[in-house]
Amino acid sequence: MEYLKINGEFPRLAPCGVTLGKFDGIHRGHMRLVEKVLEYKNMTGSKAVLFAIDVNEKMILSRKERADFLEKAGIDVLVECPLTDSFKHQKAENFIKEILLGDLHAGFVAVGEDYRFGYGRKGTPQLLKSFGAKYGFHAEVISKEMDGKRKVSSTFIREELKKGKMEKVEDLLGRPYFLAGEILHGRGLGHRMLLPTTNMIPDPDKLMPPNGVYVTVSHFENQVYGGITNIGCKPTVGGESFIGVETYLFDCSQDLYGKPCKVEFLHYLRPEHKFPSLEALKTQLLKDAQQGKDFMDKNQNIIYS
Ligand SMILES: Cc1cc2nc3c(=O)[nH]c(=O)nc-3n(C[C@H](O)[C@H](O)[C@H](O)COP(=O)(O)O)c2cc1C
Ligand SMILES: Nc1ncnc2c1ncn2[C@@H]1O[C@H](COP(=O)(O)OP(=O)(O)OP(=O)(O)O)[C@@H](O)[C@H]1O
Repeated sequence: MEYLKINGEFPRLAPCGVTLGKFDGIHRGHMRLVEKVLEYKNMTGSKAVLFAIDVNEKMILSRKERADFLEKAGIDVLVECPLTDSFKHQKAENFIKEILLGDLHAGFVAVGEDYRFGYGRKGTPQLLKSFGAKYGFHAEVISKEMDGKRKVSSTFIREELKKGKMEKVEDLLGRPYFLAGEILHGRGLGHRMLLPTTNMIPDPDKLMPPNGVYVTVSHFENQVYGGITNIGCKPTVGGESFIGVETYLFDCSQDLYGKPCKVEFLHYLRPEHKFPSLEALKTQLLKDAQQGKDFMDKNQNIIYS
């Protein structure tokens, strides 16, 4: 996949299918659009392009996670466009003529039915359709993926993520919320005094659920382990200056340092506490582990899919 971060100039692409929006998290609704550009790619052989306008805040999938995810989904070109003043002030008509047609050479454009773009949010799916009829591209307008009466949206997912409602987040995303990265060295205290754990540090642009303990599934290249994960700064042992992600993997005795890992967060168990002693923390960790295993036993069908 080509990963293009816009810095003034837009790329000159060969004729392609494009979908437009902020695409924070790539949720169930976004996937409808991704599927449309992939269908167009299969029909015509032209590239599938996702044009993502920056959200300027932490994201449900970090930029790196999103790029990896879209590459696996079959997207050929990811364009990341910063929300600069000149971009914000560009008229919708000019965006279509100069960028969509002039630079990207779009033969197909997919957007949601209430999508708005350009200065004053004057650009509508209808405007895309009328320009399409005039300039010879097809505008596909997708009805909104709903959750009951509410539209699935990144805003909705952020609200639920903030509350630690991981089952709801999973339902809206269409897959569990996850964190991807590499296993790093911790201070080694867990291994010696508590339980052996794997440590990760979230990308700086990653939006995290509340600090606390979660039931998780960790995916490595060839193995999958259930476990419990703490998000936080370890206040019982003096605290860290950063938020870390630390997992006790059930039934694992392997050395995993340096390995790429994806941790899926399935269920929130409790907040992170400052315990009076390491023994008190260990007693709690053993309880958490039992709760985690009970959760896995009850939900076997969803765990390793
Ligand atoms: C499932 C789990 C829950 C944890 N809960 C807490 C907690 O509530 N409070 C806390 O201070 N540390 C908590 N920790 C972090 C421990 O303090 C940490 O494992 C220990 O300090 C070892 O860290 P190290 O690997 O960096 O040496 C938790 C760790 C895990 C794996
Ligand atoms: N529920 C949905 N069903 C179908 N298409 C959607 C849905 N939500 C967003 N889209 C479309 O996906 C593209 C990207 O959406 P975008 O990320 O800009 O909005 P959003 O998901 O509603 O996020 P936010 O809540 O931050 O506005 C747009 O074309 C948008 O219309």
